Amino acid sequence: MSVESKSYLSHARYGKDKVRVFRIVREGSWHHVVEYNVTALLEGDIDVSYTKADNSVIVATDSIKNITYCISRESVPAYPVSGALRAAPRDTPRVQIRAYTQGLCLNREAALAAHPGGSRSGGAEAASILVFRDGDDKRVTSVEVDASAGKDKIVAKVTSGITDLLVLKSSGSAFESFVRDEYTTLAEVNDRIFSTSIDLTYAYAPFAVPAPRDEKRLVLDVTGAALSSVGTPWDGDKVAEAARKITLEVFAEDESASVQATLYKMAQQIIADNVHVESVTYTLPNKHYVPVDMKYIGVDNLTPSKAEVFVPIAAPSGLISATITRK
Ligand SMILES: O=c1[nH]c(=O)c2[nH]c(=O)[nH]c2[nH]1
Repeated sequence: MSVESKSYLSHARYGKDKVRVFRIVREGSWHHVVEYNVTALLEGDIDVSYTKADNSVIVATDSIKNITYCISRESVPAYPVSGALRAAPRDTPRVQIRAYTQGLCLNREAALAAHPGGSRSGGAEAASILVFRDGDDKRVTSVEVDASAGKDKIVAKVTSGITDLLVLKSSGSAFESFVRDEYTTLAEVNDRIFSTSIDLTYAYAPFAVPAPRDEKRLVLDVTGAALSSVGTPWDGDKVAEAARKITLEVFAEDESASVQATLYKMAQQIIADNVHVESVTYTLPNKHYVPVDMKYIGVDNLTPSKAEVFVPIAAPSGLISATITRK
């Protein structure tokens, strides 16, 4: 018996996976944004591409990706399902699109409602539209206790901070006047998307820890709050709240000239407002969003004010870091 007679193609499906799309719809100063991660798979009369090496029935996965961008530009941003349904009647009988938002993208009103004490952008007409992903950021604290000089001279060094605070703003960010040489291909922009996953640490001035009553039980809880109860002059919870609030407010409100410049302003404010903080370190990946060239459907998506569909670039990303220390 021949090889062919022993088996048959019982099911086939192909397409593009992990098509990441960022979409923005501007209504004046109001920006609706959403980020999708799309799987777009086709089924239908495609058997011969497998069984007879006949490519005439194949819509290239590259084209499927381009169609996905088009659908995202046409559909209501908040409802990826409507995009999937719109795609269905295209050329192939069955299309499966799984789209989900990459994290929880909130518009500014929703963000403020969820975090009333969080960011404030100065009213409905403010230029900055801040989005942050709810609930993913974590507070971190590291404690170094040095008891080598004896139990009466115990010194603690405490560093606290925030990691994974994912933020994005869709206006109020430019990047211009940087070095141009033979290696420069990046265009200057006076309006861009600025997104980063904030990693912040701040160090307190070292302080003396009261000698423990029971020497075997010198336990410092790794939350800043508990530390304040072992005789420190500061309240770790209050500083943590202030640091987060300053970070979000400066990020939202700064007319950013660069990630570097915004970082510096955030750090300066934390030091100015928190007397026990000695130094502040931010590490900010610059998560790039590149406008899709949509000339293939006659749409100008490259002029900054008209760009609605962007590809979020996972890697490489910029990585901007600095420590700002009290004088
Ligand atoms: O804010 C920025 N800082 C940079 O150093 C940089 N480099 C780059 O390519 N884009 C940006 N953006």
